Amino acid sequence: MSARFNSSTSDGDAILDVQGLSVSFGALKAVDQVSFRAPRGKIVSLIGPNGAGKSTLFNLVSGAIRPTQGEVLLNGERVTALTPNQLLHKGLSRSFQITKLFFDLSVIENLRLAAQALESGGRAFQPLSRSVHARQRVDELIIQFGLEEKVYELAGYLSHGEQRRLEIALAMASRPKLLLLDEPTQGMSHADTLETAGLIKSLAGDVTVLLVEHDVGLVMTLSDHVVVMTQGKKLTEGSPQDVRANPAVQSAYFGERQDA
Ligand SMILES: Nc1ncnc2c1ncn2[C@@H]1O[C@H](COP(=O)(O)OP(=O)(O)OP(=O)(O)O)[C@@H](O)[C@H]1O
Repeated sequence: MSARFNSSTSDGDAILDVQGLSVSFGALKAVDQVSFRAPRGKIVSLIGPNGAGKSTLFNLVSGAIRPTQGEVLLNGERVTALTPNQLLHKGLSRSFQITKLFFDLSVIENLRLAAQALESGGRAFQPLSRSVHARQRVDELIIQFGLEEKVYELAGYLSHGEQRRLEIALAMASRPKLLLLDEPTQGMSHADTLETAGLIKSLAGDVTVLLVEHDVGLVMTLSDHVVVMTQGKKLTEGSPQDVRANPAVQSAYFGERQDA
């Protein structure tokens, strides 16, 4: 595991700087004055009980919804009002809790569309053979994500674990600097979860990963830094060890004291 850091003081190399984000749905403060930073190349996880506001915070960071208060800085640049597509061009990409694959297209066609999404105008829809950069990227992703045997298979026929991994590959197609993963191992077998965890670990370094994940064991193994939310607010943040040992986290998140 990489060196510890204190996100409240290490402002030197934070790729993502979330400052006092808030949003309400009617009377409900779904996200309430939440601040944290994600240092470059690290894996940062958001955890918290159901309804804590993790997905809403994700939606705020990724531009899917607008905050009523607060700012999001990406590489030091204010990006709070940008759309997901504008953020993609600035290096922020996300995968979704609910799959966004084209089930009737093959693996390579799904990858091609993702790799060409950043290309301007009609070029996004031209044959892959005419787009050298996209073709190279698709070839890289097939190898990196171990999809060599599945290239021409329809995405709808892949196993659940393979579909979830393909989703991460699609999110990586644009060579993002910040990758948001929303429950990437949801519904996976234990073996698929371990494989996906290894994959996520291997991505970090080149890319910073912000993860929402319910599997606390996985979070503690994978993360460099953990942000704990409850009832829309940040309860605490720190290294996995510090968070696990925090009595407030144990009672709010785990429900009862656990032996670390
Ligand atoms: N579009 C919406 N309209 C109204 N209320 C919403 C909306 N989205 C989320 N909420 C509410 O905001 C609160 C936070 O929801 P959110 O989905 O962000 O929590 P979460 O921590 O991701 O939960 P889970 O772990 O169950 O996915 C919940 O009370 C939820 O019901």
